[in-house]
Amino acid sequence: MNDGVELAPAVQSILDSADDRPGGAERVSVDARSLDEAFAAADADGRVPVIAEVKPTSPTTEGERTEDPVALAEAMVRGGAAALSVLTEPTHFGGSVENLERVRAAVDVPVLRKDFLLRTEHLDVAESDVALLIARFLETDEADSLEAMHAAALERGFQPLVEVHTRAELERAVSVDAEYIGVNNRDLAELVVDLGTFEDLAPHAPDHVTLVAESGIGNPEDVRRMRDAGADALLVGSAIMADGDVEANTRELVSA
Ligand SMILES: O=C(O)c1ccccc1NCC(=O)[C@H](O)[C@H](O)COP(=O)(O)O
Repeated sequence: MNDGVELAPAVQSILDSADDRPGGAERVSVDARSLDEAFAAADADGRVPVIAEVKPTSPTTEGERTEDPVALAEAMVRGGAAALSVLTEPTHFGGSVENLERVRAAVDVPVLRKDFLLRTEHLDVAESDVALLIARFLETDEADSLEAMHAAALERGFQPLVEVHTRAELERAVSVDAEYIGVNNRDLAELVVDLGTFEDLAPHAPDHVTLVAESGIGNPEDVRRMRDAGADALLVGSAIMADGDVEANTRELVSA
């Protein structure tokens, strides 16, 4: 959604390179692993449903984790992650489509493609179980509408996760009948994280929506705070990819 607020330079740069990247040559057709079943299985055995993110670096991270993404992903699953998110954005996050394909082939949990998808042909670059659609970026001149992207994702078999940060974006996500909505605690205009964002928006989401709290979740206390505010699941990157053992980092949050 284009609200006229100037984006952080790093985010504008991410969008400019996303705009330049080509789409897929052919339309994909995905046989998706169920996110609902993965979250229910986690809940049933006492794990907090966590989507653990393979995020080698980012504009707000110092340094880069250079281990094999498959080894990192397998460690996250051993640590109890219900699902995974894999960055495919190459320039600012050190991701790749190859990483996504290799990780999805190696694990049996649902995998989210984490990227900045602007047009329907960008959906055709890779298969994944879940596709992230960022509401804020889907109402600009360069991008297709959220409605078109959501419909195109469903037609291809993806489970679309619509990311919102404001009440207006949440209403837009609800208006396209999004079943999965992620509330990003990171403001992409200023790159500031505030867990209060999820707490403010969650009460306005319809009950049938699966709500994912995204970004800035750093420790078990944050996990409990987001769960108390109504998060069905959490998306966590930096805290799991931080120094140390990715399996242990995941287990600590999943067990909160
Ligand atoms: O993470 C960043 O630095 C970032 C910068 C600019 C645009 C997007 C960015 N992150 C995307 C994400 O949504 C996060 O990777 C994801 O929610 C996990 O967040 P965290 O647990 O805080 O790493």
